[in-house]
Amino acid sequence: MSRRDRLAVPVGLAVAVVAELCSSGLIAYSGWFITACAIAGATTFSTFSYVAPSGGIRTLALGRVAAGYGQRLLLHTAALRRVTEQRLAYFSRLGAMSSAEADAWSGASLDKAMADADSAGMDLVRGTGPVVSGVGTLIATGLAAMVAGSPAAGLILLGGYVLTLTVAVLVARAAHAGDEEDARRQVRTEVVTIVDAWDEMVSIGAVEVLADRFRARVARLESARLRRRSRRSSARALVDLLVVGTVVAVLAACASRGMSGPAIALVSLWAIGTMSTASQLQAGIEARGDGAAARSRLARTDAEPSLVSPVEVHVDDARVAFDGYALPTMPFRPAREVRGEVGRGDVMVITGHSGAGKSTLLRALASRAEELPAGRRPRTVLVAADEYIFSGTVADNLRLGDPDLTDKGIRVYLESLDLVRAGIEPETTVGSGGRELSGGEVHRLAIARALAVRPDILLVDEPTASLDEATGARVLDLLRGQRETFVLLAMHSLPSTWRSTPGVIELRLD
Ligand SMILES: Nc1ncnc2c1ncn2[C@@H]1O[C@H](COP(=O)(O)OP(=O)(O)OP(=O)(O)O)[C@@H](O)[C@H]1O
Repeated sequence: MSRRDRLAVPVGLAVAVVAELCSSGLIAYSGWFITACAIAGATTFSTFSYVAPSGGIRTLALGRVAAGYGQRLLLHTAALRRVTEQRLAYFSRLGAMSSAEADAWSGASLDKAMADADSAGMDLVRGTGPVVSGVGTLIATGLAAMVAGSPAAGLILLGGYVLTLTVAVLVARAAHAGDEEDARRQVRTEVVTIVDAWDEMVSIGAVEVLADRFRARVARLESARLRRRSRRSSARALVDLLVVGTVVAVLAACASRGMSGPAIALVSLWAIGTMSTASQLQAGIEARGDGAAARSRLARTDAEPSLVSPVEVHVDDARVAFDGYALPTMPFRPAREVRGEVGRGDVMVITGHSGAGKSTLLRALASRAEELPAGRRPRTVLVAADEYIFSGTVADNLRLGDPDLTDKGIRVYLESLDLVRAGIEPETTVGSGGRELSGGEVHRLAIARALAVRPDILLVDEPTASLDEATGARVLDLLRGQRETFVLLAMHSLPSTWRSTPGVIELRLD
């Protein structure tokens, strides 16, 4: 908790209690005033003075507005600060993760983490605020009723409140939205997947099957929603019944003590005002539970255990060596361990069948190299086969690699990868995710972006994928010419032009 919050939060909570007391006090005092006025009006020689009560009512009304505004200002500001702190803490933890754990960077995981940061921060407003003001009001009202002349009324109010609250919390737990959230998540995922794969699904004629599946998911969501709504309304009816029962019992206790009409109006209306905070308090308790669960999810740092074996990587000025990497048994090969070594300016080509484990080895090497101690950590860049290009221009994408690149410098990269000939210039827009470019162009742009980083270790998956032979050869020449870099490529086979070429090492995974 920041220093500012240490003061703002308790003051905000105290002001919230004052706002709630003013609110129920206003209802009660108004009821007393109206009843007293009616009695005074019906009495011929009444000495009833309207001045003090009307002043009191105005004071309570002003107090309610001012305290309501003050508590919102203090608690909302502190809650927003907490949301920001939670988000920053999450991003700094993410920044420290290796790329093997980078699932946490996926859109769905980020969405979930941001929603958790909101619940964790805002539970001050949605949970702690209502809980503290509800309990504070209850205690103050119960004590006031006891002091005002009816200890029985005070005790009935406290007992009725606790009973109502317990029932409300138990019923809310039973009506928990687990099913509905699960069904909603499935519908959301389905929509995203359908939109993404729409063209492909149309072309294979799977639209009807998808539509049926989608309808079934929506129906499941609808029935979960209806179930929850009906549980909720029965819960509400039960809570209302308990509220009415408690107020009637309070009234009876007051009447049996022979209290005056205005005093009965005061106590019973105050009791109604206090009892009405029970459902608010129940929502507050739930919000606090959600906030605590969200905080513990955010604090969890353990990544899914990887099925892939670790690899030992050693890097010095002259070479990158790795050892002890276990390849699993495949129909085309027994299980075995691989090791390799590549010198600066040399190229290692990892070859093998589809599914031999080439891409996985590249990813394992990239993540291990990132974990080396800071002083020895080489600049490592992995270009995956399905690399992401950000919307904007070609220059925007290359400047992610080197923010200081000039248009002239960018053009050099584009020319060396044969992209200028395809009409691609620094200012060319690429569309969302690079959709306005061909597959081969996206891949070459990703290679250009990686080269712009001037990496010590460059790992490229399928450098010639989606390229014709001549363009593929040009890209390979460019990679081969990186004299200051350890280059590792994953390809199905060694390019024929590289057979027995000095400085080219083949590592076969078959
Ligand atoms: N060392 C390993 N230990 C356990 N599983 C592995 C290992 N290497 C690869 N796999 C598994 O084998 C499958 C294929 O791996 P990978 O994608 O790396 O193969 P690939 O050779 O790059 O295939 P492709 O040429 O089709 O892209 C994946 O499911 C991967 O999780």
